[in-house]
Amino acid sequence: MNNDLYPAFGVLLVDDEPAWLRSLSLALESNSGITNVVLCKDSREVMGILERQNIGLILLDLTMPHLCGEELLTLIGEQYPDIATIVVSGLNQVGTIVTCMKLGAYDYYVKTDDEERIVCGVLRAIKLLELQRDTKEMTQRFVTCELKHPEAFHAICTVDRAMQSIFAYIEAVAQSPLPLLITGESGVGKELLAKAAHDLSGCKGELVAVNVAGLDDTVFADTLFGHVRGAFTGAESVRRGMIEVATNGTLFLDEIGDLSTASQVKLLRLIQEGEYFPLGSDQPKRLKARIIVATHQNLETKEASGAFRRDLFYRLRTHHVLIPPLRKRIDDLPYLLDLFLEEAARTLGKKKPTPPPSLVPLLSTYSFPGNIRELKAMIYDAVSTHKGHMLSMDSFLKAINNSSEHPVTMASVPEHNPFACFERLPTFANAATYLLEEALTRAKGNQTLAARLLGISQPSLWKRLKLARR
Ligand SMILES: Nc1ncnc2c1ncn2[C@@H]1O[C@H](COP(=O)(O)OP(=O)(O)OP(=O)(O)O)[C@@H](O)[C@H]1O
Repeated sequence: MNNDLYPAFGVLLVDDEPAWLRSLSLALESNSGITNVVLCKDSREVMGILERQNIGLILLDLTMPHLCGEELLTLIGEQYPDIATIVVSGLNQVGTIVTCMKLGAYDYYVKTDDEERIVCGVLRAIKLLELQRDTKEMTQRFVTCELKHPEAFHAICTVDRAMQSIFAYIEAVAQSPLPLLITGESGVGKELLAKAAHDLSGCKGELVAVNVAGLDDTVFADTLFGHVRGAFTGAESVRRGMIEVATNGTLFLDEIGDLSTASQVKLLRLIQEGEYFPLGSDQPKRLKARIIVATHQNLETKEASGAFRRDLFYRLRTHHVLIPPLRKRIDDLPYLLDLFLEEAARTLGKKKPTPPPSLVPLLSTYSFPGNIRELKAMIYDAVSTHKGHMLSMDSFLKAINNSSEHPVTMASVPEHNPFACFERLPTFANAATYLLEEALTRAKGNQTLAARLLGISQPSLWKRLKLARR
């Protein structure tokens, strides 16, 4: 996002009357903050401008010397089909309007129309073009899954394919002015991803993070909007709100699922109108920061139960990524284990220990409710108490056993009865044998782990194995 100019592409105004060009560009800027405007009073220069500059939208007069508007419409339609053209003409004849629409005009306004109507039409076209550009870019990235700036994601270590597609998506939407919603369980890396999106946005300002969980509505408003002196008892000096601190940068609102209903209304108004009032002030200020929000909660469920406003939910999820939990990123577990062992050893000034072969199978039986944060903490704990060459399993076993979570394999657990599709069901004995074999394969022959996977004790597993082998 180019923060000095809006929108990211140029809006070209073509008219042979300089006074009209000036007044329209002023109206666009003062009423809607449209500042990326290029003026052209000689229609012969239009095609050259389109070749040299990144123009997305044209406001075109029809009656001009040299090349008339209709001739230009034809040329633009042939050579720049992605550029939208709105005709703004003094002519108000149905025949002319129909011809222009047939030539590919996106919209038509008469110069005597209310200025605000024209500005609103321009703003609508800009929003549509922004969405089209986002979608086009996203599709292209998804097809190739290639990253232009892999360095932006250096802090997020992963070899998982789903994570690579998320990176491609973030690259595609990083410069969009619309909000970005990041969801996923605790510790999956939502804040890291928000940082990457900010780095990629090209915003010169700061990334300002605010955890909104537990903020009552007044504190929320004061934190975000700031206040003027004397706004309330104790407000002895001016306080800059976080929105202002984040000017030309990114405002990252974490734990958005915990936002009170009253604060949801305030956030919606801020996003919709792009304006806010510091407490105690009647002078509006403009929002000049990109908004990224994150939550570990399921906003869809909260919206369905009425705990989260539907209108705000739809606004926030214009761009949305769901980061998968560690247990669903099968290949990331051994990869992150190795990385964190190295990092922990370096930080603690020790030699990198060798993990026992059964460590990955053991960790794969665990659901990691705290995700990567939890894995990292486990590894640091194990390395800090480690002596000798081979890493001990003890601290891992203790952490897993102390957790109230049930063992879950890294492979996803089916949501429906896996036998439902069987025409003929296996006998109990056969099903038990298959289950034992599968558990032993997944546990790489380790019976303690296989018993854990099946939720039975080791002696019980041993008894069943004997029975099955008879
Ligand atoms: N892929 C990863 N590679 C390296 N470190 C990671 C990765 N994902 C998360 N981490 C680390 O895990 C910890 C948690 O990350 P982060 O704060 O971004 O998660 P979160 O999803 O925002 O968590 P919460 O919902 O609890 O706020 C941090 O220490 C972060 O550095």
